[in-house]
Amino acid sequence: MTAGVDIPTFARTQLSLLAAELEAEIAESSALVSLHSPAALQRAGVALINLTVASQRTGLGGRTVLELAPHPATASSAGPGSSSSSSSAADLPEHGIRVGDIVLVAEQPSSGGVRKKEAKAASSSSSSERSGVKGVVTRVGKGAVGVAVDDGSEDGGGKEDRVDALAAGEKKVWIVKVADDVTFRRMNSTMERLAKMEEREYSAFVRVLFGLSSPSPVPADLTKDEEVGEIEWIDPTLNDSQKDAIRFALASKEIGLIHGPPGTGKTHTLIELILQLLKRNLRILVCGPSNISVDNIVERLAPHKVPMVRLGHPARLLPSVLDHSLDVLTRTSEAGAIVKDVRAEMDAKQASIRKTRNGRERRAIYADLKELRKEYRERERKCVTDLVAGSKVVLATLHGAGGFQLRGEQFDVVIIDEASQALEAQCWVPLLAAKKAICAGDHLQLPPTIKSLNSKSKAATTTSSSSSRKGKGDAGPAAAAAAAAGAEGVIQGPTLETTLFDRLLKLHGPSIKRMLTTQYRMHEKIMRFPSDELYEGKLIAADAVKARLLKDLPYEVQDTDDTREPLIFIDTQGGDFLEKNEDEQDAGGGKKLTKSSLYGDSKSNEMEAALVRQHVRSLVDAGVKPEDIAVVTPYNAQLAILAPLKETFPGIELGSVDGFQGREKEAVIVSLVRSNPDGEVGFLGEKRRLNVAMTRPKRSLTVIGDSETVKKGSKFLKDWMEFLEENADLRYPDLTSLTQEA
Ligand SMILES: Nc1ncnc2c1ncn2[C@@H]1O[C@H](COP(=O)(O)OP(=O)(O)OP(=O)(O)O)[C@@H](O)[C@H]1O
Repeated sequence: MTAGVDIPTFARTQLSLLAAELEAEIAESSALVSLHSPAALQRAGVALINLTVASQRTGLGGRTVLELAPHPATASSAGPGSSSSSSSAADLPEHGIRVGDIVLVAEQPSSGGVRKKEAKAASSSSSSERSGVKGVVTRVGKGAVGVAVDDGSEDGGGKEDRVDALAAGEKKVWIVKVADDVTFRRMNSTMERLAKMEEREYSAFVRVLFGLSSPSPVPADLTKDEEVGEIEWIDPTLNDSQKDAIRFALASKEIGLIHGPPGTGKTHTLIELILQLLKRNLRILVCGPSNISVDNIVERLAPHKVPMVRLGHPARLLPSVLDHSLDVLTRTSEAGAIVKDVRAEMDAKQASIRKTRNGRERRAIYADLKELRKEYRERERKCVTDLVAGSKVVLATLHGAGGFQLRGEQFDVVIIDEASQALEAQCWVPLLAAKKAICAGDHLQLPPTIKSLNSKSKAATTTSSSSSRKGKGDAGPAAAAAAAAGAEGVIQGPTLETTLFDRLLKLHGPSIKRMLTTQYRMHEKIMRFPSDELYEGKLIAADAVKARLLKDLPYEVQDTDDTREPLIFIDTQGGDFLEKNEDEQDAGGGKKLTKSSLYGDSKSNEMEAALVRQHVRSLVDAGVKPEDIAVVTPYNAQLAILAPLKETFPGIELGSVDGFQGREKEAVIVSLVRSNPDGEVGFLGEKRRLNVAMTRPKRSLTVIGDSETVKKGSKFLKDWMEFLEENADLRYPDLTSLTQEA
């Protein structure tokens, strides 16, 4: 098909795009930190202030864990009752720090605000710019948080001195969330390796992935193929498209894509594929872009008693998969016992530091500790290498595959789940260890978040530098540019938004993919439009789901106009429900710290919000449980207006479209927000975003929007509006009842 790609050029382009991306990320978080006082940052949920290092110990993986508790000087002024009632340590204030967050622990800046330099340091990667230490939050208690300090192997070292400096003399410290730059470092070193590779080093696999050779042909009818034809299925209930995809994945020699539209059982298929590969005695590395995507697979493999190891920081794994984590296996294995002895000795030494005030003695203890840490690391490394070398299935996040644990390891097959949501450079971290790859994903749903833009797409858009997509944020100019760029919303030319999945499809054409076609989520009527418009009309609703309605839920739900209809369109056309531009300035002229202030301007629509409330109430009155209802909208400002719904109906979920990717609910209400005389639709124009929005529900989809405005946005939007007018239960809002609701 398309001509091959020059690998060094590709890698160098990626390196410059990644550098711009990291810069954008750092600029965003340092702007946040420098604009606001530590107290404001705490209120915004990104920092925790007035702490002190209460103790330190050796945690999982030999990492130093700092226990941070309220600083005594501030704890006593927490208010009446809190200090006098008990002699135990004070409670932490309300805060937004969670287990798994990556944070900087540093001396707290003076109250006036964070100086530029400190802001940069807080958000920067390089150790030379930082005074504190970076780590992962391992525990969040009422009166203390635990932070496991990075082992220092990835930054310049000197970490122990910095920890000791923080712990000395009851300093006032704070923790603040920072950008995860490990991912960038791993992507960079991977791209540097690719750039330096000489042509004779290219494996057949690498050649195919860059189009320097064609993929080995796969026989058309694999059911008759000698090698893969006769498969003993471990799960006999797999549907034909799933079986076909697995046969294809087994038969392909270099690369196979499994295209899984919403609800088609992509993970279900990957589990069977992994089991089949194991039967063939192959060694497999399984990766995904997020910890949760990987844990999901570990959880579903576990009942099959698969011998596997999951790499990754234990604080960031689901508790249910910890037994398979490398850290826990290291402790429980035989070799782990010796490691444990050293650890006990380290803890004893650490405790003794606090008891002595004599400088010389303390220095001697530090020296001993240093030696012990070294020994610990050496022993642990050996233990880890043995464990990994002995594992047939290794699982890690994409960037986790770049850790020391996998250095020099080779795998017969690398499987990447959610490949269409990962940056290509990220995929190459595990791919350099592969002979063959199977990637699963759906390039017709949203690609990964990009904060930077290349110059080409910048020209096509506005000046704001908000992120293109971030679960919690609005989609910004990158997505708008992508939408403007046409064909499936992918920007032409080199951009981080072009995923490996997209690029391979374009390079080798549809013969390298198999699509799963039976979906197990949506009512047939909800599925129709996305299937016809995006999936070549090939989706089939499984019998079990195709006619399910809210009134048939397994608990008592009344049969009403709202519960017997799978598809409802509340059309607000007529110009009475105009959108509002969110103004972030507060009365005093200062900048209000709201989430959306981080992500550029946003839109809201009061009257649409009132319609949402009315519809939710009607569903709940009919008996639908709030936890079975979700409201999704592309705009943060709209989410903010809707937030009180959570108090009225605890359990209901409100989310951005982007943040809801991968999720499903019995009933979903989509508020489109845009209503203006000019037909401006912003990033509603991105059909992958609309696809995500309309494919979340199982039994009921209610769309609320102004068809007149929305129709002008794109052909896809026009087709959708017309489809809804013809096929949905079409309603026009009753203004009188609505004004009461509002
Ligand atoms: N062959 C099958 N027979 C019956 N149910 C199935 C089959 N395959 C998948 N499912 C069901 O479909 C649902 C979605 O499957 P799964 O969780 O594997 O998909 P996913 O990869 O997480 O999501 P998606 O398909 O949306 O990407 C699950 O409830 C699963 O049990």
